[in-house]
Amino acid sequence: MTVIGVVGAGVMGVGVAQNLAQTGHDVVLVDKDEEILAAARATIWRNARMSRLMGGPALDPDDVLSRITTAVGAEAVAKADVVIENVTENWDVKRSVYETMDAVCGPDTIFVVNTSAIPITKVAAVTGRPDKVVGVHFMNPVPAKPACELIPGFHTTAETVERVRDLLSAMGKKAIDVKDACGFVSNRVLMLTVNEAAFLVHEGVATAESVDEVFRSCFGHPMGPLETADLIGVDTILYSVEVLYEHYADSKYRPCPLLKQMTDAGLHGRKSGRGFYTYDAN
Ligand SMILES: NC(=O)c1ccc[n+]([C@@H]2O[C@H](COP(=O)([O-])OP(=O)(O)OC[C@H]3O[C@@H](n4cnc5c(N)ncnc54)[C@H](O)[C@@H]3O)[C@@H](O)[C@H]2O)c1
Repeated sequence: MTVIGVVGAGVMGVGVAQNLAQTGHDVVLVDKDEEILAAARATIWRNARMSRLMGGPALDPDDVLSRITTAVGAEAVAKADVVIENVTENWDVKRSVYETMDAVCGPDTIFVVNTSAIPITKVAAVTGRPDKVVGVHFMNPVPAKPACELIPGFHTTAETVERVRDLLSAMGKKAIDVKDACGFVSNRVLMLTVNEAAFLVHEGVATAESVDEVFRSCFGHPMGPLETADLIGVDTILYSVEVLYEHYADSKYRPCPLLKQMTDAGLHGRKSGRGFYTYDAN
């Protein structure tokens, strides 16, 4: 039986773990402390219970949770065959997690990097197994999204790519092949849009509601860029724009000061209850 490690139990880790469990995989879900893991279990149970209402399959939440073991610290994925990493979009945090995983996991364990923008080759270089490191940019909410970007690093072998493509297929995901460039396809475009939308609010050109309404009512988008920012996490948007800015050294990625202020103030979007909009605790 294949065991999948999922490191990071935030917005993405919770979705990845649920998606794996509901498609019959055994999961070890890891984060920094027990409080975060307790919240993650509660979120997975609630989301599984609501699955049918949200357009997904009917799920037994207890059955989904029974396939997920939780543990503190990245060392807990030592026995996993594949690890999907979803920790904070911050280079120092990611690097230290990969150093730990590389030391404790067997030499055949595949590392899947879930990142908004960080190049896969850069992550792979921290490990002694760059041939077994591959990027998957999952979309949020993970169980509801039918596709993701699949990104080999410079040294990733075709065998690694195909094993992960098979795993994604078993999770119900179509993999779209993309080359390893900071931000890949999706976030080279999306992060610029969200950042510029934040500038419009920052400069007083329009309210968040008006910005989003232009995208919904005029362009027919299901969500505006600032609703999307709240769904992704305002902090994660800021970190991703910072990664793009540093990598390309191009001023078009300069982060909007409003994103910095909101991140400092704890206005992280849906996950904190307040971002560009305010949300009920659920
Ligand atoms: N939010 C999105 O819509 C989205 C979409 C695609 C990809 N991503 C990427 O996925 C990754 C995770 O994003 P997220 O939105 O889930 O972030 P998040 O802030 O919601 O969660 C990150 C989690 O990582 C945990 N963490 C930090 N250091 C850790 C460590 N040393 N060991 C174990 N856990 C640790 C944190 O406690 C937190 O629970 C990021 O790289 C992000 O860019 C996010």
